[in-house]
Amino acid sequence: MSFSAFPQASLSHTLAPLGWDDAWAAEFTPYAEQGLVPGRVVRVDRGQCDVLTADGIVRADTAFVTPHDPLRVICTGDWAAVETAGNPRYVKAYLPRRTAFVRSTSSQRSEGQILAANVDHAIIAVSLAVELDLGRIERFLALAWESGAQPLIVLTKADLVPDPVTLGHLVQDVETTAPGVQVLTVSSHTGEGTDVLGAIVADGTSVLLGVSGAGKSTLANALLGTDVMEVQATRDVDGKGRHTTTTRNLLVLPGGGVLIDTPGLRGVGLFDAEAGVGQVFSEIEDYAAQCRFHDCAHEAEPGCAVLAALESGDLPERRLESYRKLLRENQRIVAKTDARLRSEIRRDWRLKSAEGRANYSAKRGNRV
Ligand SMILES: Nc1nc2c(ncn2[C@@H]2O[C@H](COP(=O)(O)OP(=O)(O)OP(=O)(O)O)[C@@H](O)[C@H]2O)c(=O)[nH]1
Ligand SMILES: [Zn+2]
Repeated sequence: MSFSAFPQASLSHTLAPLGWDDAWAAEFTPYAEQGLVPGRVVRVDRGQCDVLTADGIVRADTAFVTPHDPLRVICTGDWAAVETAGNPRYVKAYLPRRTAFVRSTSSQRSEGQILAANVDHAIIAVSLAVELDLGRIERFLALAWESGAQPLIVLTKADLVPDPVTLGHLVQDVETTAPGVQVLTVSSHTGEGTDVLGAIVADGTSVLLGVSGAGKSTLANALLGTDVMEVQATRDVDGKGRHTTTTRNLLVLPGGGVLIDTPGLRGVGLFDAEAGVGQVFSEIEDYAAQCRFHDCAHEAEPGCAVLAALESGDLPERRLESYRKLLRENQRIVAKTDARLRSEIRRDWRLKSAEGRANYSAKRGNRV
């Protein structure tokens, strides 16, 4: 199928519910000129991905968009340029990401793993059925801020906390842990708060984050309502029958907006998220700006505004400890990553110099 089958106007019309806008269209122009078709990546698995195009789901090979650097591997939420002629179909490129949600895979290997791209709202689901783990919320928040998306905390299963005073305290605890972040309480069972959340997610792309059991799937179903528009239900253009998949990743919501569902994340390791950590603890950074010494370590320095806030009780000790812990963790990851990058650069350099030598010999008519 050639690209000319999609006039620009109708293309925009069909892709708009997926988040397509004039800026994406402008960036796509060179690909359109090559006859490539735009679509949003719904899921990626084992060398292939599902791309939702104006003409439905296209299964395409990801060989061209799976580089060595794991952060540049195509992922859910990317806008792909698909070559639809030929078998297999290929994703030839994807558009530069506006935001990217990255975590480190494990503390041993310190590789970044990209979870979702082009996300506007990072919704952190936290269950009210278990004791609040503020440290974990801070960790999720750091990743969310670092991604470039706007974080939002959703306290789920509010029906399990019937006492409004208790609920108020819990919300307050979370609010002081999350400066600049909206905190919502919802119950998928009673429907409380889901309309407010629905209005937020109706605009742009949202990703649902949280540990297993936080209530993400239930919440996703509540947002989907009865009018389920699962991407799997989209017309099959391959003509090979609809492939069954166990996970759904990117959903178009009936009330507008796109929702990316992630599996329960047991551990979210930070990955080069210093700015994100700073945003989570913005009040500490504000105090630090008032310390007498600009390189104050807030340990025992005279004129330290952070220690003064600790002393006065304005800054909870838990908060400062958590801040330090996350910064330390981040520094460890960054140090390891730099070492890895450095060795990669060295390897590239060796390859290039070998190539250079080969070219030089070839020019001189020598055998390599
Ligand atoms: N009381 C109450 N229970 C809820 C609510 N939402 C979810 N649950 C229950 O919480 C449990 C976990 O919910 P899920 O939606 O599966 O949690 P999840 O975050 O998707 O978990 P993973 O799929 O493992 O990541 C289920 O037993 C739900 O029935 C709620 O609003 N109120
Ligand atoms: Zn200080």
